[in-house]
Amino acid sequence: MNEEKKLIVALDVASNDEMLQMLKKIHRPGCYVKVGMELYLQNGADIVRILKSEGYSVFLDLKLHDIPHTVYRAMKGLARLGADMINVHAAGGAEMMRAAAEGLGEGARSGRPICLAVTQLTSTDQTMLENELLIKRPMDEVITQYASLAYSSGMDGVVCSAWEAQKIKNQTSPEFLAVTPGIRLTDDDAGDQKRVASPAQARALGSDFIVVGRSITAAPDPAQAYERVLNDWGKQTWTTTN
Ligand SMILES: O=c1ccn([C@@H]2O[C@H](COP(=O)(O)O)[C@@H](O)[C@H]2O)c(=O)[nH]1
Repeated sequence: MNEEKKLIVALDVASNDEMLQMLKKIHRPGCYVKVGMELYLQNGADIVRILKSEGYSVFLDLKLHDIPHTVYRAMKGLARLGADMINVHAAGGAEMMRAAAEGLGEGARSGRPICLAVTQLTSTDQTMLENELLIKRPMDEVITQYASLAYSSGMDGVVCSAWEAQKIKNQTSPEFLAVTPGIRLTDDDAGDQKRVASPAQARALGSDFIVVGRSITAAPDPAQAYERVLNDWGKQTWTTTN
């Protein structure tokens, strides 16, 4: 797969028009984009159809988390939209993830989309994990447990931070995908993200795909920012011993 197809741009905008304007500014026809809750819930399924008909690859990031029967039925319907990647929350448990995979397989017209499970959001840090969620375990232990559960439940990979990617692969399989948001170019504000890495770090740490939103979309020149992310991702000068 070409390196550009491993950079997923998070289109966190409210409307179809804003999305089209942003794509014009980024100016990378056919790149990989992510549709999240903001865009999908306000504009509906047509958003995915439009992007697909224009040749974009689409990660539909709705993070389903409900009882297994509901997730099965929702996934069966979503599979028909033709997204390339879709996700659920691993916290929904093994039965829910199996139901998601089954629904996707039954609904897909041609080839099941990549199905991922979110381990712990990249906006969560150890303090929040312990004090708010009452999970009194080290973050990487919690994440590898969720990832192992996702692996044995038929998921194709997980959403995690770059910092957990290698440990997850060691415990599951090198082919089990690590899709990592929380990516920032040096000097960019982390904002609400806690477990952050640069594109070069993510590459060295074993990420298969990086998800990048504001470092591109909030930049004065999104096309130039996209180039910078892609160059950094391709650079590989950063090593885990830095
Ligand atoms: O753990 C997660 C899961 C999903 N996301 C999503 O990725 C992008 C990141 O946007 P930035 O602007 O680059 O921070 C956003 O759409 C999130 O919903 C995540 O950040 N962490």
